Amino acid sequence: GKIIRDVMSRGELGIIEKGKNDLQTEADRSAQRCIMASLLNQFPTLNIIGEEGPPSNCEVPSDWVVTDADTSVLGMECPNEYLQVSDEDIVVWVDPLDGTSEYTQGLLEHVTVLIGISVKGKAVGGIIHQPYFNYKSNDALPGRTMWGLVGLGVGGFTPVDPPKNQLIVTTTRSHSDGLVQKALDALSTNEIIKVGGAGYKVLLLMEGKANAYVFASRGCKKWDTCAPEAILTALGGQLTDIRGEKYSYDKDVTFPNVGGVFATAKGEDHKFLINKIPSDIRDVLI
Ligand SMILES: Nc1ncnc2c1ncn2[C@@H]1O[C@H](COP(=O)(O)O)[C@@H](O)[C@H]1OP(=O)(O)O
Ligand SMILES: [Mg+2]
Ligand SMILES: [Mg+2]
Ligand SMILES: [Mg+2]
Repeated sequence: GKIIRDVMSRGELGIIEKGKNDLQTEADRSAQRCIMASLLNQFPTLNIIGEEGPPSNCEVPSDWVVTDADTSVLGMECPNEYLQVSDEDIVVWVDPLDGTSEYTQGLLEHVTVLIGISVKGKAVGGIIHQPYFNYKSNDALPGRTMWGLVGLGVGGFTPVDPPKNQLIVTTTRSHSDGLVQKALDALSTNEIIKVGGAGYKVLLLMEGKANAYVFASRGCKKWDTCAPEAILTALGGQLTDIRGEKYSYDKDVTFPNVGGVFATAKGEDHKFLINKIPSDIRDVLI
């Protein structure tokens, strides 16, 4: 988070266009190197897949290598289902900066860092760091880190139930198209909140701001959804494609989430909401 804030305050973003409507900045590159180097330093054989490519250059300044740990989390009891997990079963999905488009436009609250952990293809552990949380207030340090482990729970924030008796949907603000809009129209929403980043939208679901996150597009990749899915699931919500099928996060999957994203907050009827999307929309995203 500090690396991301430092790149922004130096003002030289070093923007590279990876593809259509798809940017990478020095903050994306540096944050990924920091995370990769720190994880590989402690777990040299770990399977890690990062948005900005394989860990070819892990030469980083020594103060970038994180070696400390959150002792309050480590002090918790590991759920039984993870006691026998072997290294080969684990894949870590890293999105060093989610919401790059918003970062370059100064919508800094939308930016998150996502580290997702899958075990045997299932998204079970997730960390969402929000580097600019509270950055406008003078009396607090900016940034917060939230985590979730399916079977254990969540931490780093106070969950709030979603709004009752209305349908507030959050969706993309920078990657919309006709199909994305058609899916939203089919839901007859009370309100649509357009914000950047998969991480930030799932935070809206967990902090009581929205009931569902709907994105009928192929644009999100496994590193966008692994960490958010895990935290949301640990809290009792769900994240699937727009047909309700779960994604696999094992190391051989293809990166794009070709079936779109459909996530619902705790207590929502996921299947009921998905069934409102007409089959001609669902059939495009296969
Ligand atoms: N068409 C796309 N091309 C590249 N990345 C995309 C695309 N659509 C979505 N994403 C990724 O998914 C995130 C959530 O999408 P959106 O903000 O549009 O709702 C984006 O911040 C971006 O992640 P990233 O910023 O890490 O590249
Ligand atoms: Mg990107
Ligand atoms: Mg992303
Ligand atoms: Mg990213």
